[in-house]
Amino acid sequence: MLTSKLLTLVLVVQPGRVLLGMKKRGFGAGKWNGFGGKVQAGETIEQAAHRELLEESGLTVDKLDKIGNIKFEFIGETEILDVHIFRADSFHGEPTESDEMRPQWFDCDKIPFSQMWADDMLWFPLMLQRKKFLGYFKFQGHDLIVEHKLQEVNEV
Ligand SMILES: Cc1cc(-c2ccco2)c2oc(N)nc2c1
Repeated sequence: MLTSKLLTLVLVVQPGRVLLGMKKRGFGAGKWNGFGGKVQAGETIEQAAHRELLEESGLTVDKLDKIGNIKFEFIGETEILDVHIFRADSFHGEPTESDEMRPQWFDCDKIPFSQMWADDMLWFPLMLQRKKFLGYFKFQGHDLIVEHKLQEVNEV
């Protein structure tokens, strides 16, 4: 029986650039990614997204737009990761390194996909065009996608 774990992911996007963090330890260490993590008991998914963004980047945002939902499965593991993806176009504060993440701005035409999760190169273009999407990715290990579905939607 497959159980699912709720996770959040926030991409801060400004004209021509996106803020990513280098994950320094734990799950996904060594990869650039948006900011996020687990949803705790007693908080909504959006509250968790705000909390993790602040903890990992030092930023607060007035508004998070729901832009996508991707479910990830790993061959041989029973837990599905149910990742709720948000975009913020403005923020308060200065990107600040945390124990978990080292933030850095990247030009939208120089996203370091080779140092990111393999699914990102498939849905980042949708995110940058402000499209919304639903996806499913099956990984073998942390680097190989063996199966995936990705569809644009009007509502996440
Ligand atoms: C399997 C997987 C997990 C995550 C994740 C962890 C926490 C939030 O998201 C990803 O993020 C991205 N971009 N690809 C991802 C693949």
